[in-house]
Amino acid sequence: MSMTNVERLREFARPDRVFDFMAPADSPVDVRHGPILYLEDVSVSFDGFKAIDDLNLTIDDGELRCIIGPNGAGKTTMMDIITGKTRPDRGQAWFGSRHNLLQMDEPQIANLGIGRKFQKPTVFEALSVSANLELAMVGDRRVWKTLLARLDHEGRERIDEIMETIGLSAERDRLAGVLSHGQKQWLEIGMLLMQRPRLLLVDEPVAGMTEPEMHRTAELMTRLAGQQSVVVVEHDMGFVRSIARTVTVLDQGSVLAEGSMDEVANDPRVIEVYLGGDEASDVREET
Ligand SMILES: Nc1ncnc2c1ncn2[C@@H]1O[C@H](COP(=O)(O)OP(=O)(O)OP(=O)(O)O)[C@@H](O)[C@H]1O
Repeated sequence: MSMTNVERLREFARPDRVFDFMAPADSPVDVRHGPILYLEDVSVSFDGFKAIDDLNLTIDDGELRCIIGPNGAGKTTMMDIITGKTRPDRGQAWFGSRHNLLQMDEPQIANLGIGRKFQKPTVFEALSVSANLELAMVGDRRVWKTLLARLDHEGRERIDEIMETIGLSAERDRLAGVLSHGQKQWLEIGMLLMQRPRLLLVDEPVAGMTEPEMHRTAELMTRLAGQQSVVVVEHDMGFVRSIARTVTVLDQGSVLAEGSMDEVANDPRVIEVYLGGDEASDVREET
């Protein structure tokens, strides 16, 4: 006999399997006097090679920021530092004014409200869309106790709300494994949203998507900003143009340029290191 979703949750949530990352965060993120993310003079070397070199970056609460830059510019390494996967050799990294990210480990940072979406979708293929979202909610400490007993009204409402946001309401009972690539990406974003992140880091969300999926992803990213801060790393310039307010260009581990899409696309230094190709000239012509 197959397990119901609630039984699956109970199994996942056995008291002898309580993980560290489910421990309550010590205090809320304080953005009253400043940005939600603050990186100052951050550097990290791998075998003598400076992957991140005196990087300074500030993200405001509710902002949607796009990060672009050539291969090897340090975009992934920067996200690794923010999420605690990589420790910088020096510099500062703060989440709000209260939380020093360099004194926290990966689970603590995730629990604090920094969600990361990797390029490839990782959903539970054998579970339905709604069951995937239910499981993701287990990470939310506020509903943790309730879920041990049953999924309460508030939890169901949250799942409905997220399904609406990611455009998968009509797919709620379908197995995640049969969704299109784009739908799987949206589902995984929904799973992150279930944990009520304050900052979402999204790595190349539209890679492999069809044109209509790309448009819907642009709408989704735009809608998410404001509710939470969103940092998108993406190579597709058409997509970046469609969502960007502020674009940060990374090169050789530090910020080469920052500004509106038009400003960075017409910056000679950016054109030289990044926008030299044919795709880039298309972007410039549009400006
Ligand atoms: N763990 C590591 N050990 C050694 N070198 C590394 C490590 N991680 C990253 N690097 C190097 O640091 C540089 C920055 O890499 P990173 O992956 O951050 O760039 P990126 O901007 O994300 O590139 P892409 O657009 O190709 O994903 C690269 O030269 C990479 O080879």
